[in-house]
Amino acid sequence: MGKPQASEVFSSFNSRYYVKSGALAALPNELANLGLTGTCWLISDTHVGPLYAPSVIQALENAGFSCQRYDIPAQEASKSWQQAGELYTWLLENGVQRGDTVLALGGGVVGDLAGFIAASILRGIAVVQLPTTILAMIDSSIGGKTGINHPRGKNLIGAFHPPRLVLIDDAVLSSLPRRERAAGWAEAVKHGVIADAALFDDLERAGASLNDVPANITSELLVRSAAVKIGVVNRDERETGERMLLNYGHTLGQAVEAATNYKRYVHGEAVAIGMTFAAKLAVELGMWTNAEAERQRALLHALDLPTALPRDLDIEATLAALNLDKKRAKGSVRWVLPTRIGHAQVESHVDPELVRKLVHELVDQA
Ligand SMILES: NC(=O)c1ccc[n+]([C@@H]2O[C@H](COP(=O)([O-])OP(=O)(O)OC[C@H]3O[C@@H](n4cnc5c(N)ncnc54)[C@H](O)[C@@H]3O)[C@@H](O)[C@H]2O)c1
Ligand SMILES: O=C(O)C(=O)C[C@@H](O)[C@H](O)[C@H](O)COP(=O)(O)O
Ligand SMILES: [Zn+2]
Repeated sequence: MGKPQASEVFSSFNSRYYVKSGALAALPNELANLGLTGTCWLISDTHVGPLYAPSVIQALENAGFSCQRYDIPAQEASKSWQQAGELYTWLLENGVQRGDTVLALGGGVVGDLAGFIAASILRGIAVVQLPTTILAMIDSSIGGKTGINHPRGKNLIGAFHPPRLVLIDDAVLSSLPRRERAAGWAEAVKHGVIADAALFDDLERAGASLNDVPANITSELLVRSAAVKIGVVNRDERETGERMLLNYGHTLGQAVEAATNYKRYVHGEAVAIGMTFAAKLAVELGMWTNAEAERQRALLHALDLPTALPRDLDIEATLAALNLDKKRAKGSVRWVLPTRIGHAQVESHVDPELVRKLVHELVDQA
């Protein structure tokens, strides 16, 4: 396959992935083509809903669709049982039926929660992902992982529920805050490190300019990054092997998110810290060169992403959260570790005392 173009359409299982500036206007046609003609239940958040839901709903209604809308609070804390319960009640009180469709218009928080609602209401109805962050466009809208957090840890309750369609209108990125742009690129760096050295090189070349709005090269790099994820989930939908690589940086990253109550870092920032840690671990174990690990750190730094742990972090709570990682097997944490830029592997036998020592060393000394 050559370099994917910005408007290329990919297939992932039963999902179509479609990216084009202005693509949201094509939603009614795309739904009709898929036979999704029931009521559209549009779930968005309090930032994105007011900006983009009215025009999406207008276009759907003009095409004869019936549409209802619910905006959840724009925060990671919305991935909760309580918020899920409110959405179930809204859907049931308003007469949701099996032939209906949930439209997830927003970032990964909306996508994960709305996807989980669609996976479980009436034992499952269709979901269409309309991602509005870089992170959601290249990562969370693809591959069907949906879910909510539990007080004990991140994404611990969920289901695989692939979207019927992922429709990406990169024009919406003009309103995305800079911090969220950087956080999204963290997952693209992940894709480069684990599977695509040329993507990593091009991200490195673009550097800090990726955070500018809008960047010319954004669409191409978005599509190339999404292509990495689509390839992996097409080969291993249920995470029995290769898909675990997509968790690079998440073992410590998600533990940091949980230990800081999901308030201090946005997901991509926590992943940046987690990748820096995994790199340090890989170097310490002699699996990766210090020079390549430093290239990764420099790229994350150029993107204004954190690469150290905060001094006031509760390290014991963070280490305890590691023990709920979903990749654990036979009682041990499995780490995704790079061996060269473009390649990583899962490592099961890492000494927890080494992890503890390196976690302490990653604490910000400044
Ligand atoms: N399912 C998966 O495979 C997967 C993959 C990666 C991450 N995730 C999950 O995704 C979540 C993070 O997603 P995220 O980074 O998109 O964060 P997010 O959904 O919290 O969105 C970030 C912020 O940007 C705002 N926003 C979104 N789009 C906007 C736009 N176009 N203009 C203006 N504001 C906009 C949102 O309201 C929010 O305040 C985490 O919960 C993470 O666990 C899931
Ligand atoms: O799709 C995957 O697989 C990933 O691991 C992508 C990650 O970026 C994402 O954060 C995912 O939600 C993590 O999954 P989890 O199973 O570790 O909760
Ligand atoms: Zn992630």
